[in-house]
Amino acid sequence: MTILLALNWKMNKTPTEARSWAQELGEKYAQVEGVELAVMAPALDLSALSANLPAGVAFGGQDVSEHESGAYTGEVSAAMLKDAGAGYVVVGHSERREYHAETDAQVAAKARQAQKNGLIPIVCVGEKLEVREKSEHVPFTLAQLAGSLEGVGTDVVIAYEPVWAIGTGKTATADDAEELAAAIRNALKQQYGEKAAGIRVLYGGSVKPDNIAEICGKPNVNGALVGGASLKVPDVLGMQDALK
Ligand SMILES: O=C(CO)COP(=O)(O)O
Repeated sequence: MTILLALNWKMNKTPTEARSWAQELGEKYAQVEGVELAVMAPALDLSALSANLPAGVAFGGQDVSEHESGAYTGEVSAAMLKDAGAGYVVVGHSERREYHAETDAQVAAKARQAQKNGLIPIVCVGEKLEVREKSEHVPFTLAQLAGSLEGVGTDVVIAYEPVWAIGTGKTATADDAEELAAAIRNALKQQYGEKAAGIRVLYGGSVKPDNIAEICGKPNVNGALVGGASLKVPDVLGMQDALK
């Protein structure tokens, strides 16, 4: 299974900045065998990415409507993302769960809608600090996963992102990441049977060039969902190099 390095820009970069970033990547990029890059960008940046990213680098959205089309002002549909060339879309990021009160049921509906339109959803799960402090992080995360995968098919990526490690500089240890990745893999086996072995489970939370190799070296971790370190091309190339 190839490692997926999914770069979540969050609410950063205008279309002009996205174009410069993609062109800079194009000048310096060489594909690393076994590593796939995907840029998860604001919807307005996708056409700049489509026109300027080097061949072989995928891109996608950071959220998608659970509805097909119609009177949902401000929303972006899966068909729009697909038509713009997206291959992936992040659903259920903790920032959307927290600031937009997204529920597991909505996350699952978004993931189903993405799949229906030929996009691969990257379904995010993970606990807050108070849950970890009570040592309830495994059952909490697995319950969130079950709700977020209701009716969702196997063409999916899971991202375990402990909320306390996002943007804080506090990284879970590689063993923490593996503990949850293994538990998630087990849950996927129960839901999907043998096909679970082919589903990528990513870790996210303060991943950088100097810690990515150890984290992605764990048997059940198949890549990373990266925030801060995705904004500068040299950091992205540094992460890719670390995976060689
Ligand atoms: O939320 C994240 C990626 O989706 C992680 O963000 P950071 O890498 O900035 O901690």
